Amino acid sequence: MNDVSVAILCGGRSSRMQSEKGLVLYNGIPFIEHIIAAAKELSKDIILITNSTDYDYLPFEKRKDIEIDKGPLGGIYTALTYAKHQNCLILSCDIPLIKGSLLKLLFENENVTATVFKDTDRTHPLIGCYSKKLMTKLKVAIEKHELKMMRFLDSVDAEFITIDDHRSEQFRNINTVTALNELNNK
Ligand SMILES: Nc1nc2c(ncn2[C@@H]2O[C@H](COP(=O)(O)OP(=O)(O)OP(=O)(O)O)[C@@H](O)[C@H]2O)c(=O)[nH]1
Ligand SMILES: [Mg+2]
Repeated sequence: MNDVSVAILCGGRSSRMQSEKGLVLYNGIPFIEHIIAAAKELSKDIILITNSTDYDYLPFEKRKDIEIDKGPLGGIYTALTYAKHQNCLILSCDIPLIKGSLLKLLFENENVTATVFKDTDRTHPLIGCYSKKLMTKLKVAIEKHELKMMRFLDSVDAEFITIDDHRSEQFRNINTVTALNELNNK
């Protein structure tokens, strides 16, 4: 596996959670720290894409969105701009169950421009490896305000890796207080 960067997207509005999503607790530890633990298994180049000072306590590089209010697609553009390596693993900040061992599967085929996970229900564009080769297309999408990730992936030569139901529990995406309570009380 070649060296990769990892960027964790910590922007957006957290309107459904109503508090900074990356900092809510799972097992008493902020989501972001669970995700960093998984990221550390893959890379030393870890960047948080955030417009907030709430993550300042963490000893990792932080970058603000270059194009503001452009959603995750805009966050990926910023991530690829600052990533030290050609390929960058993009992770959302609301997937506290994710593990490094599963993420390594995204890097088995090194020459693709985008590789993202799927499970039997849906695709997970924010758990994927993206190449700097996509920067021009991302910039064009931002300029046209075409911000839907699925549409973007359809327009590039993306590869999809399907994960079985047992392991896809790691993709569990926590957007609301109800989902957070279910996660912590199980
Ligand atoms: N850097 C960056 N990340 C973003 C942006 N919008 C969303 N994200 C991240 O993308 C991931 C998925 O975000 P969503 O759950 O779809 O949206 P959200 O805006 O955080 O939350 P809602 O307001 O509840 O939809 C999370 O990791 C967010 O932090 C953005 O404009 N910039
Ligand atoms: Mg979400």
